[in-house]
Amino acid sequence: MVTGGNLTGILLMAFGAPDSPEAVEPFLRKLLGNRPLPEPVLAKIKERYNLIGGKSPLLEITQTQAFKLEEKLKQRGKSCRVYTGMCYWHPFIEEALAQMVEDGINRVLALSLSPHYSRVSTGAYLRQLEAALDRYGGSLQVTRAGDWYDHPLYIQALAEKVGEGLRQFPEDVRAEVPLVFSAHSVPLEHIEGGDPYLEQVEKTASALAETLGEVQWQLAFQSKGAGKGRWLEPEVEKVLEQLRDQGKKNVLLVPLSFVSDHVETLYDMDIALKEYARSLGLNFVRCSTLNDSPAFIEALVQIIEQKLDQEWK
Ligand SMILES: CC1=C(CCC(=O)O)c2cc3nc(cc4[nH]c(cc5[nH]c(cc1n2)c(C)c5CCC(=O)O)c(CCC(=O)O)c4C)C(CCC(=O)O)=C3C
Ligand SMILES: [Fe+2]
Repeated sequence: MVTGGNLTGILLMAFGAPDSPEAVEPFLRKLLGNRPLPEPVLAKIKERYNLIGGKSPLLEITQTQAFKLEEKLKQRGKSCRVYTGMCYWHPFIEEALAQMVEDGINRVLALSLSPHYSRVSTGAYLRQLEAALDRYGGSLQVTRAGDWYDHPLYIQALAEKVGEGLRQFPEDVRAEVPLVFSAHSVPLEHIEGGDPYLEQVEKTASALAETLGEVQWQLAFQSKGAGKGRWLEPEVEKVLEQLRDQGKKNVLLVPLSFVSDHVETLYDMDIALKEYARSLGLNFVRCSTLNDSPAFIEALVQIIEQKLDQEWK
């Protein structure tokens, strides 16, 4: 957006993921920092990527979101370029920032695509952004878009996906299908250390339930890591067992904390959790992820417009 000689760029920040089989190991090393990566752990993770085609679709999906967002902003008279920067794999946030400087951008609105703040996601993205700004961001004016885990249009976009998911069940059982809202687990020590992650996930869950109206739902956590210590509970597997014990036949899994498909939806949910649910005799359906759903892109447009209007009138 050009106003008074200013050129504004939007920086979409995401987790990052391997975009080829060769990238799996360096991606994991970047994520783990100085901690060791035992060979069996590496082999297990490589196998998951093999099962979903050797790489993650995260970058492509994020770039499609960026493209559609840019188009929609342009239609609204806000012509700003939208850039994509990742935390743990290319294109890194610091690389995106360097590109923005090269393109003559002088005002940056940085938005995390992880809806719920944790030190492993948004916190780490912002740290990478700060470090890059210190190195070569001299003249850049940077604003954070802030949290949007309870934005009505994001909740609306999720509710649409739940509707689509429910329509995959026969009409006469839909009203009784239990919903399991699933968020990525994180170590409890992060929560105890002050991450608002759980609180924000709970707020998204209750806002979604309120929008949906009469539904049975509960919150659970998936994709617990290999590290030691306790992680958020209950795990999705435990909730599936409880549903089986209650005599339920169906379950709809709703990914709450991911806005794109990647290994944790395509493997952890669609392969591992689906197989587990079926072994319990449950009919398992997963809601699709938001990806480039028009309702989600519209949510991003509004979050950005509100911030632009507030900051840079
Ligand atoms: C909160 C959160 C999000 C949500 C962000 C959002 O809301 O968007 C997220 C997203 C993602 N996590 C991803 C991948 C991985 N995360 C791992 C490990 C971990 N994640 C954690 C947390 C999160 N992770 C944590 C606390 C660990 C342990 C780290 C440690 O020990 O310090 C590991 C290591 C193996 C393992 O531990 O399973 C992998 C391979 C991918 C890429 C998928 C792809 O490639 O398609 C994505 C988008
Ligand atoms: Fe993760």
